[in-house]
Amino acid sequence: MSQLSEQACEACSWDAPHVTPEEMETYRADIPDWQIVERDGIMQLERVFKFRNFKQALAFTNRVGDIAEEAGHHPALLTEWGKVTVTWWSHEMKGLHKNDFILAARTDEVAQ
Ligand SMILES: C[C@H](O)[C@H](O)[C@H]1CNC2=NC(N)=NC(=O)C2=N1
Repeated sequence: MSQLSEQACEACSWDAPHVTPEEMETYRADIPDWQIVERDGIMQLERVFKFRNFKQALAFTNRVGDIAEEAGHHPALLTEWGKVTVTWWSHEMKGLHKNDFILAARTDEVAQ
């Protein structure tokens, strides 16, 4: 199995399968710096990235935007001076899909 970030995203829909707890644990090994949070009953992946200033935070934000557009799957992004909070979940199915773990891994790759 290729590295998580290299795997293809599926077109997700409202009835796509949520990740199972076992899958979640497997995928989490590839993205150890991400937290799993629950908001309004919706499981989400979240990580705060730190930067030296706002300009670098904004540049990273745009890089994440590019990978989201490429995948057709989009995060919530909070861009502040010196930090960006990235939150991935699958909106239509109101939960976590494998896509979210793939894109979290890709997010780590564009953080460098
Ligand atoms: C029409 C468009 O493709 C859909 O609304 C996509 C856009 N990006 C998306 N991103 C995320 N995270 N979840 C979705 O359900 C989703 N749906």
